[in-house]
Amino acid sequence: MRIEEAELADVIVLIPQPFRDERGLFTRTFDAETFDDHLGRPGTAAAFVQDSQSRSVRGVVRGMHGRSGRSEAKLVRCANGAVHDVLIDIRPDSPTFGRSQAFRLDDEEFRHLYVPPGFLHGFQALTATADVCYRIDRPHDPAEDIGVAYDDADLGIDWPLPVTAVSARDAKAGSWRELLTRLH
Ligand SMILES: Cc1cn([C@H]2C[C@H](O)[C@@H](COP(=O)(O)OP(=O)(O)O[C@H]3O[C@@H](C)C(=O)[C@@H](O)[C@H]3O)O2)c(=O)[nH]c1=O
Repeated sequence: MRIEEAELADVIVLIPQPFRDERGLFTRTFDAETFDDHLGRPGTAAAFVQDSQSRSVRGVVRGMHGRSGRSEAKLVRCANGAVHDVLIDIRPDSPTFGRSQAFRLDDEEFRHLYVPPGFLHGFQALTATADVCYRIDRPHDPAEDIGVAYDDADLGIDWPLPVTAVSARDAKAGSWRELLTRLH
């Protein structure tokens, strides 16, 4: 498993090496020792306490979601299909504050993102169905959900496909400007 630094500070991309043969493939999707060694923080991998999976149909957008308080660290990968995944750094002290970066996550390369606390995250499903798997380092608490509209004009996220569906929560999410007033 290789590890690359993303453009956004502290985000890393874990890149596995799938083994393919006539049966299909085998891939390690995560290696705690490699991950902890890269971060230089033993025990970080062991902190992931909840694993979740969502399935989305083509064109669906989920996002942009974050978490208030201590926020949460997240590992994100696409186990089936492909998604256009977007991160926004909302840490006021970060050198990449306010910047976004997009990644293709799919079931060919199995790129796996490590997203530290303090980011907004969202994605669009690019295939008939796309399964996204998450691991988070704190139990989910809906009271700490924060969000920004996926189509916020100031963010200007370039979703590759027409948006076919979003959740009721995402449809009424606030603006990036509104969130900025709460971050400073
Ligand atoms: C996110 C989450 C939701 N749920 C529940 C709440 C709700 O009843 C149902 C569906 O939740 P949502 O509509 O919020 O799911 P969704 O819109 O897919 O939310 C996810 O979006 C992506 C972009 C992320 O980054 C994730 O962290 C998460 O916020 O699942 C959990 O039990 N645990 C969780 O960790």
